[in-house]
Amino acid sequence: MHIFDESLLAPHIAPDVPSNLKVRPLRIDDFSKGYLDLLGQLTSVGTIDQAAFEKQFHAMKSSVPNYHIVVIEDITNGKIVGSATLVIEMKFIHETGSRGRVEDVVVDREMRRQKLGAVLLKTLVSLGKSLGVYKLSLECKPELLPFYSQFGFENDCNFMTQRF
Ligand SMILES: CC(=O)SCCNC(=O)CCNC(=O)[C@H](O)C(C)(C)COP(=O)(O)OP(=O)(O)OC[C@H]1O[C@@H](n2cnc3c(N)ncnc32)[C@H](O)[C@@H]1OP(=O)(O)O
Repeated sequence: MHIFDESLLAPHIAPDVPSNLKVRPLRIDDFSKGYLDLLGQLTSVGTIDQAAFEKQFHAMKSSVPNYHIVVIEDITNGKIVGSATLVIEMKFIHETGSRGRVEDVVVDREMRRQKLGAVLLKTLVSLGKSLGVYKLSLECKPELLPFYSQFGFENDCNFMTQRF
């Protein structure tokens, strides 16, 4: 079971993917393929058992806005080695438009600098455009501005947070 329709993603997958890798939506069995370990390379994940993962998966799958979680699986060992999420946020502004937010971009540290991050970003930007968002945005550390600027993002506003 995929978190969103695989056929929606297919036309947007960047063409330069090595043959040992598969780009696809997150699947419910990715719990056992190291998906949470990969997210742990991005930030704190905490302790999530399979039941909690599956409950959240179903909630995200059935919710609007939609969670377009795209992963890269290394099919030689069944490990998830990359992931990025496009969240679609519905608005009244911009004539009931939708805004896309790119979240949780991470590539396994053993696989970095092999253009997998680029595959994820190109794929999400193309998918976002096709879904008709009026804007795509993301939040990142200053050192990643050069990375994201390659895919059309510009540094155009301040970012404020409040943590709990
Ligand atoms: C919105 C968010 O989620 S922000 C959080 C971003 N994620 C993280 O910080 C988690 C830890 N980091 C990572 O997972 C990875 O380093 C990523 C996702 C940032 C980049 O993934 P990679 O697969 O290594 O990037 P990729 O190989 O596609 O890089 C393409 C080009 O981007 C640039 N680039 C990649 N990483 C960086 C970086 N850390 N700083 C500056 N430029 C970079 C380089 O020009 C690179 O080409 P080169 O290797 O030929 O010089």
